[in-house]
Amino acid sequence: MTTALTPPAGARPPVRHPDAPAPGEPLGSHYEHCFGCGGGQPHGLHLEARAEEGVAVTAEFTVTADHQGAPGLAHGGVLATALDETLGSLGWLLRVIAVTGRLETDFVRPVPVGTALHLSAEVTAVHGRKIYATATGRTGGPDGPVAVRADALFIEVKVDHFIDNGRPKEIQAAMADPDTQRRARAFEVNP
Ligand SMILES: CCCCCCCCCC(=O)SCCNC(=O)CCNC(=O)[C@H](O)C(C)(C)COP(=O)(O)OP(=O)(O)OC[C@H]1O[C@@H](n2cnc3c(N)ncnc32)[C@H](O)[C@@H]1OP(=O)(O)O
Repeated sequence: MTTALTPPAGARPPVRHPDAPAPGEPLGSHYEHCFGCGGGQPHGLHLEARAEEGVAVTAEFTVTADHQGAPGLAHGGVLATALDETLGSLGWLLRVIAVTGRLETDFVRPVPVGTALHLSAEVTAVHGRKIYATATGRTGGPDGPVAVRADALFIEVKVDHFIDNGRPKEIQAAMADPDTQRRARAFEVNP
């Protein structure tokens, strides 16, 4: 792990938000057009995450023929996306808006098409705006062999990060969503 991913002295353990979803509760998609979890992405990962105890989540996604790099094997970038998406969903348990600053990935075993990848992620420490987290993806079941793992640094941002940088068309559509929960979660804003 690089120095940038090692929590500094003074970092604190993460605090689960009192209104975080109960352990076992599905998190649902935060945005219909998210490549990681959205239902409106035909070739997306359709990753499904749920809350766990503490500041942790578990998730699954099944590698399809649309996710290949080498013949019959998952593309490494797709696997990194699955890790990133799982890690990103931790923000909903902290109720902070955060984006990936750094993602360091180990590809341990090839992952064939048709494999269900079982992911787990947890926040390990928080220091100011910096959120340190780690994730693992296993095959064959939640206790199966590790295929991929990642350490990450997420940086807390204001909602302006998306308003200022996103394309107006999609921003306006997300903000016009009559479902207040989904509208908040499109940007992971505390509702
Ligand atoms: C929330 C919505 C839904 C999310 C869920 C699903 C998606 C999954 C997550 C994603 O994929 S998010 C999309 C991919 N990420 C991005 O597009 C982020 C692009 N980068 C940025 O916008 C900025 O670089 C960033 C907001 C991350 C930081 O810029 P800032 O100007 O706000 O902060 P600054 O550069 O001052 O850095 C703050 C601290 O973080 C540190 N830092 C920032 N980027 C770093 C980095 N890459 N590596 C190591 N440290 C980093 C930086 O050194 C500093 O440390 P100190 O406070 O100790 O001085």
